Amino acid sequence: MAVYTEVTEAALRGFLADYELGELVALRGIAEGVENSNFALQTTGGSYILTLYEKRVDPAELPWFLGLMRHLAAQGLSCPLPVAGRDGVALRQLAGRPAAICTFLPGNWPRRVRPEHCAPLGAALATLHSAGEGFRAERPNGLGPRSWTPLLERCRDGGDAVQPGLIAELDGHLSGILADWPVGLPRGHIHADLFPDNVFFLEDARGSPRVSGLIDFYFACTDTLAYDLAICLNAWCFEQDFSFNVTKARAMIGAYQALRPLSEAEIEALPVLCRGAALRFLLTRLFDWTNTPPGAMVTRKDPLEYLKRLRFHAGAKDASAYGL
Ligand SMILES: Nc1ncnc2c1ncn2[C@@H]1O[C@H](COP(=O)(O)OP(=O)(O)OP(=O)(O)O)[C@@H](O)[C@H]1O
Ligand SMILES: N[C@@H](CCO)C(=O)O
Repeated sequence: MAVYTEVTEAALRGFLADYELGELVALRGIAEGVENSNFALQTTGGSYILTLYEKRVDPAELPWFLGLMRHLAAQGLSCPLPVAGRDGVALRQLAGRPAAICTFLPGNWPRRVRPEHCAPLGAALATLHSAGEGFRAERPNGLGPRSWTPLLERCRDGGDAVQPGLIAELDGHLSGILADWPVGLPRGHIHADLFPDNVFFLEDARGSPRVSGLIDFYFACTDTLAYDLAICLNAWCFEQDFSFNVTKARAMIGAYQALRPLSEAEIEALPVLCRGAALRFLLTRLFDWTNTPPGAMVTRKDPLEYLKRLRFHAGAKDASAYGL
């Protein structure tokens, strides 16, 4: 569940008085999502998403996230556009939390990824990467390679209870990944969490899915562009039995490359970028798994799903494993 903070009707009406959005019609808590409290907000002016930022987001970083979303939307990317109050300010306070209203995006995220989703996703990722150009401020990736050693340390005590031998195996993967990690690849603003639940689709007249919007930019940062593709290969191209679907990968990478061709160095680095991406999600999930007190309102996700992915990538000799 992801409504951590309740909002009273009186507080909401007072909050909305600072906007030009008309009168409150309805507010509904959204159960999906892990990080923040999200509400579907309806006013006489239209439909919006109200987000209250919870403790896992650093309030000092919110202006960067909202600024990036504003920039991307201005470049024509379909992503939530922060709505400013009458005073021109989008980041405000509600129920003791930083809060913002964003535009509502139509569409649904795919509960079951089909190969037909992967080309539009690859194109949307390349579009996002080029739309980010020109947004000057940078945000370092707090969950990049430098964070993985301390994160693994914090999982050391509880990790083997999740699976015997897990920590020793991760020690081995981590040192190999850090030794092979590429430097000097093209950089830019990346989404860094573009999982299926952050991508909305609508079907066109022929029943083919097309991307209608990208959401949840709260892990976005400035990092290696091809690392974002590696995250998507992890999140979109494995089947439920954790076999890798090279047809999905080919469709995704092909559509990405049609808009932003990868360099030789990026292609060569793809296996280690995929290993790093799998390790990043494994570690944050393992941290949540081993450090979440019972009853805490954090939806834990299975870290071992990412161990299976990591093992696949560790066995990839080169980018041909991804259909290149
Ligand atoms: N702009 C939007 N338009 C339509 N629906 C949205 C929008 N933003 C969020 N939602 C809805 O809210 C849900 C949760 O949003 P989101 O993924 O941003 O939550 P979160 O808790 O911040 O992130 P996380 O996925 O990291 O847990 C989405 O699945 C979607 O249903
Ligand atoms: N996409 C992340 C959750 C944070 O958004 C995961 O699946 O571990």
